Amino acid sequence: MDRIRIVGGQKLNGTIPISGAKNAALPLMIASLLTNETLVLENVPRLADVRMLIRILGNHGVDHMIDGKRSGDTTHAGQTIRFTAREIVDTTAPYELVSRMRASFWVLAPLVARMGEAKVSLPGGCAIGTRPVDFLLMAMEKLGAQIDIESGYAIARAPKGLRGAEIVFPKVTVGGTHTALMGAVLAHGDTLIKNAACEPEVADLADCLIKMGAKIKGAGTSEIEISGVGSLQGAQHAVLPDRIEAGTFAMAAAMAGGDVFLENVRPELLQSALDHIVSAGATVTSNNHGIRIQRNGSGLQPVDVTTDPFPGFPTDLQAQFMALMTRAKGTSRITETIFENRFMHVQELARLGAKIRLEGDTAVVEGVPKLTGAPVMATDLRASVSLVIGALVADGETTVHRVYHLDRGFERLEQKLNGCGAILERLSDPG
Ligand SMILES: CC(=O)N[C@H]1[C@@H](OP(=O)(O)OP(=O)(O)OC[C@H]2O[C@@H](n3ccc(=O)[nH]c3=O)[C@H](O)[C@@H]2O)O[C@H](CO)[C@@H](O)[C@@H]1O
Ligand SMILES: C=C(OP(=O)(O)O)C(=O)O
Repeated sequence: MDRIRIVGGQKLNGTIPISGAKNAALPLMIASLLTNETLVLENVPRLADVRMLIRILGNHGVDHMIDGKRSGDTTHAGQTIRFTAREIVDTTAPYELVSRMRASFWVLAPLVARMGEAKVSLPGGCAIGTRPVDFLLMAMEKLGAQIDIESGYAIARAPKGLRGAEIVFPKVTVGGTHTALMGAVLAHGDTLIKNAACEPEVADLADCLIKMGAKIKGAGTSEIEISGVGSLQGAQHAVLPDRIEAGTFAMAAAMAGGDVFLENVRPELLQSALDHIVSAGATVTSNNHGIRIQRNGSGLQPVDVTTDPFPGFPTDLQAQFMALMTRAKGTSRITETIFENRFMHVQELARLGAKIRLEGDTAVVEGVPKLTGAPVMATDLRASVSLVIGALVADGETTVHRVYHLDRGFERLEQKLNGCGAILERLSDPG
């Protein structure tokens, strides 16, 4: 198992290219199940989750071809991958594959929409709460599927096809909205999704589905209208830039100090996070190519934050912002409203000397004048990178263990930070 050794104390100066978004690439790849023609996706990030989903889709019969890939390929640009689901050979998504990744459960909707049946293991993913799938199953039931849960699998059947319906989500759910969209595009008749997730990754999926021939209005708002069509065709689509990766590096730059340009970022996709970074004392400017984060000399100010669905402050940046606040000159309150157990990083940040106490869904962070390097454990994807942010300013050396969590969602993290003057080194544990 790999670990990362980080020597703290270096400022960050340079340019970091932002990759395609994991959370957009995954549903887009799954959308390839909806057509027997080829879906070409550009700017796909090189991540463990992408490789795992390629295996899951392969099991259903989706062929893939990575453009221009040769042995010894060193290009770091996003990959172009062609997915072709000419024939679905298996409608079961087994436990061994699905249990490792949350998004893999979303194959349920396109499989039922196209094949009239699916059997999908209940999902895994980051351990940040109970993460039920009741809203996703409710959406499929509204679209006319019969759902049974047997031996850890959700079994959905709609032998005569799905039919349009009104789906009202009791709580904003990204995965529920992806599921409803992918079911409704091939359903008979019209669907209205109310209280839909407005996340940019939902709008990106809808944009791609529209290129494939789907009829969708309102994606990116809380009401989405879909008119089902008989079939979808192939299309070409570029995955949108990763706003969470961008926000993470922006917080790393604000923490370490220096001057970093984040290339290929759409600032409007992370405005709330950028506003909080500015309140904390960094300067943020943007142009057509990306955003620049600068902090020189001045200390960090404490800033309260509450996570919310888009356009609010994303839960996927909560841990990173907490790391930043550990060095603020004062006390900040960080409230998590999306997941009930997304504070696993608190005890690990404490190993670096952070002072944080939990009061229900709020972490009270008392800024300290210095952090000190220590061995720490990565517990989930974003928690892991919050430890890296802490380590960037900690005195001495920090070793982050279990970095496979990081590899699920951050492409070339060490290289990108080292390119700006940080000192990170990946080490392989023996055995
Ligand atoms: C691969 C991917 O894109 N993952 C993202 C997605 O996760 P994911 O799609 O799993 O998150 P949801 O938006 O569905 O979850 C939001 C909340 O709704 C609850 N819920 C959800 C579904 C359900 O059937 N029942 C239920 O109670 C969840 O437990 C959570 O409390 O959106 C989250 C919220 O922005 C992000 O943190 C994840 O990074
Ligand atoms: C929680 C996340 O991923 P997943 O939903 O795949 O567990 C994340 O991307 O931060």
